[in-house]
Amino acid sequence: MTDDVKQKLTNVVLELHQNCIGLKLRDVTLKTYTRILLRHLLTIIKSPISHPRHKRRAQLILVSLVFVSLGAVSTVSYIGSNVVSKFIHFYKYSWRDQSRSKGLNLLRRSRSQMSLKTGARIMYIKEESNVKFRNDRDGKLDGTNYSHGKDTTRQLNNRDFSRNLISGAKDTNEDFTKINGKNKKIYIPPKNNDVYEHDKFLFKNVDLEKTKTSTLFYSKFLNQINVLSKILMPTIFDKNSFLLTLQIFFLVMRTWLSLFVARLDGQIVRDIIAGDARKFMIDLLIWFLIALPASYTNSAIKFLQRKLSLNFRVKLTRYIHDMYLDKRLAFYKLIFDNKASSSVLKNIDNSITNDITRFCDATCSVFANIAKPVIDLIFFSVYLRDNLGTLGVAGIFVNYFITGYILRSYTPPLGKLSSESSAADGNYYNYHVNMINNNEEIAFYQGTDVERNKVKQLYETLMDKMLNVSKRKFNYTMIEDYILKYTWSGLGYIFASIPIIMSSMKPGKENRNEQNNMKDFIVNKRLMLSLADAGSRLMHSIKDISQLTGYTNRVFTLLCALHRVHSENFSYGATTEFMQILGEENNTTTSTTNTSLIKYKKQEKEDIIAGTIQHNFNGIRLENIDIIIPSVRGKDGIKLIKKLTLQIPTHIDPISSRAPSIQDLAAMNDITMPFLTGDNSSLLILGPNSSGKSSIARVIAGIWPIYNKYGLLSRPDEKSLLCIPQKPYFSRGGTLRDQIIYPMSSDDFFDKGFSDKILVWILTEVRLEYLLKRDVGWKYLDSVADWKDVLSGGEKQRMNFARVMFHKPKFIILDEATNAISVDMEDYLFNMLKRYRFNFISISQRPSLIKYHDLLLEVTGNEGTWQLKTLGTDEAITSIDNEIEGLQKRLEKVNQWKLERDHIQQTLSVI
Ligand SMILES: Nc1ncnc2c1ncn2[C@@H]1O[C@H](COP(=O)(O)OP(=O)(O)OP(=O)(O)O)[C@@H](O)[C@H]1O
Repeated sequence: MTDDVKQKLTNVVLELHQNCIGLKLRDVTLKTYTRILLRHLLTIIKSPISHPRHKRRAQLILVSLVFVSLGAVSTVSYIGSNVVSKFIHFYKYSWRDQSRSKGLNLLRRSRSQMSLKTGARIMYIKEESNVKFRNDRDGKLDGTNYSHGKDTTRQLNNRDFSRNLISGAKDTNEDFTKINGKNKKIYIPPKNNDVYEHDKFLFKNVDLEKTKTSTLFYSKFLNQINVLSKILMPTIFDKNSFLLTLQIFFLVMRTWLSLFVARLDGQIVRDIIAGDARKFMIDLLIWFLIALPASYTNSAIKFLQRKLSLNFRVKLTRYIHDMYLDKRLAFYKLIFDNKASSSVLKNIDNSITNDITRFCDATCSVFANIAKPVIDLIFFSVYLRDNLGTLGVAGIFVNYFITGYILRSYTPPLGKLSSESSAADGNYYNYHVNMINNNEEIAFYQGTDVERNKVKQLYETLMDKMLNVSKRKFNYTMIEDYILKYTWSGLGYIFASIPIIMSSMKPGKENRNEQNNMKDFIVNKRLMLSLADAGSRLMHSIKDISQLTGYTNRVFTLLCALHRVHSENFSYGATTEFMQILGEENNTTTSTTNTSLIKYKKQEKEDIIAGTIQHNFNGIRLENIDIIIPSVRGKDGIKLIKKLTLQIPTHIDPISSRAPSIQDLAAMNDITMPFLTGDNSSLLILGPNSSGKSSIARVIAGIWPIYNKYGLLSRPDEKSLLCIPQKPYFSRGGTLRDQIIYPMSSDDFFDKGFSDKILVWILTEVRLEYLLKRDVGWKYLDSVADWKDVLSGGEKQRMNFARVMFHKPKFIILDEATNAISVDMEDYLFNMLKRYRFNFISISQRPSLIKYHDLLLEVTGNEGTWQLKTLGTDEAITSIDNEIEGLQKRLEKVNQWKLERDHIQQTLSVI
């Protein structure tokens, strides 16, 4: 570069500084340049006597410098941290690759989650689910995504690693290679029960306030949002509060930058018209500089909106999960809630997934859509007031209010419509899920036509609801477009020209500079259009708010129901309110009403659920318990069994009735010894269909309430009681191991030091060992399948016995647990239970099971009566003898019936 060019460039830079911000750089060195520049900029901004143009430019340059340096620092730190972590990773894990190449077995168990002592959980989620799986046996290289696949033969998951480590098996046939298989660590804070108890009051209070019915800005909506905001942002120091503040900061920043751009735009037009090349170049340079923070701000606003929406979703979902899935069994009890028939609860899966997402997205977008124009309106109107005068700005706002009023009166009830559409969506989706779950049954029944009609009907309803939303929006969008796009722009031109017309009318100002007029017009027009845009966005958000009310209401209904059901005093749907209504209805229709009203009012004062439960009892004891179907009628509901009293074992040491802790888990690997010591006892519950046999199990398990005041249930601690339901349950997407050890997780299984050896032994005991022959070694334990469909009816029931053998509870309740099993296998399984000294209650309709039990409870199904007999006593033997006698009498009649049949057939052939 020649000296001449160098000199010219230096001059340009010096002139730029001099003209732009009045900074003389003659004697400044490169070292001191930044310090001097910053000091100069600050001096100009602070000084009241500095030139306004210089002041503006200084502000702009300073903001740009801050943004550029922030961007540079964050980029450098991001790159730096990445490089450092790569180095650490390289040094820390490179030995793995080396050892793998030497053929060492380094497969390690990696857990999917971990519980900390504080109650918090740490979960590991695979960031990249593409896993390469090489099977040397057939020499294939298969890049399959195993994360969600329903692979019945093999799935690469944590269990593969664990099995190899624990059993010590050296698997030389297989080699697993993770491609970018990073695990992301997620920290889930412990559940704070106090928060839920506190929130129950908040939800109850708002739920009871059913006063106003307007759709926009009515107190119910604001109250709901207010309560929900306490979940989304519990404190002002919360991460979400910080994100929200940051978003507001960027919104203000954006408006400020827009103002700057508007003025710059006017200046550039003026420079062009005036033919001032130097000023034009300077303004253009500023234009490009301002573009940097402006684009950064815009994308930051969008990013923050998305991030906030996701954070809200995480908070709400975790809040719901903690209530929905805990020991109080809200997921089961929800069916008894008095609002169980509402679409929100009927399709609770849809509510927890879709409604929460929609609500979070809508909240964040409504906030951005309102905050943006409001900030714009404040800033622009302050600026425009200088240009247009108070009257002009007042005119604009009058215009806004009129428009708002017109649009408001044409707004369709979008909240209600979108809520209906969401419900229809849930119904359609759920029906499909139900069909997939019961595909075999439907196929057997040849029920395709019925199912297709139902699916069609649900789909048409969904389409109708969606179309209805669009139809209702049509007129509104037309009016909205006409007013906001065209009328407002027209008015914008009028308002923008006001100052020019006014100044031209003033005497002595005729020769006002044309360029300045042009500049003012451009600035005013731009601001007016921005103002119109801000106003129209505000008007558009009327529609969004209306939609948000719908989502808020659905989410709020869901949370209210969850709080009701999760409450310790959940009344299983029996509300005092309903009872009152019931009482009043009776009052008008029948003459015996006053008594019922008094009865209900009395019940209102008493606890609806008045029974007592004693925990940690060394047995199962029911005393005077009425088995009542939970319903809105509470204790006046259908009584299946009256004043049931029984106990197993029959003799319990009264001094130490508290149960000892469950057997030492470490001893469980000692598989040659019987598990339990002491007496075993057994009770058989016999009775006709629907007589309430399973309901007894429900009460013992604590999932149905004891309504009557004098009812007392004494039950063992949770771990000592295992209830086997009538319908076998198999967890979805689990391995065979997961099914045997259910309800224990496989992480716990390995943590507690169990090995597959015990499972193999258990499968042999329940005669299911042949399943393991379906794969080499014990690999079948790792296979993932839809076990509900894979296992036969008898296999499923034997799997229940495998669960019993694994958990070794002291007490078992078996509800029709052997009705799909052959007689010889049934005999074997009951003898097995006796051999291992379990205490069990079996529910059945088959008297043939009597021989395996010590006690018999016969439920008659007749007015709730029952009989308890000790088997082996004279009374029981007489009862069995009576039954045998009855059967023999019926058998004697067989020949007579045959003769009658032959006679009828003969008569028919003659006809
Ligand atoms: N969640 C419920 N809501 C309403 N009614 C119920 C509910 N669960 C059970 N019932 C009713 O309670 C009655 C007794 O049911 P339960 O399951 O105890 O009968 P069961 O004696 O075990 O009959 P089965 O031998 O047919 O299994 C039935 O009439 C049933 O319809």
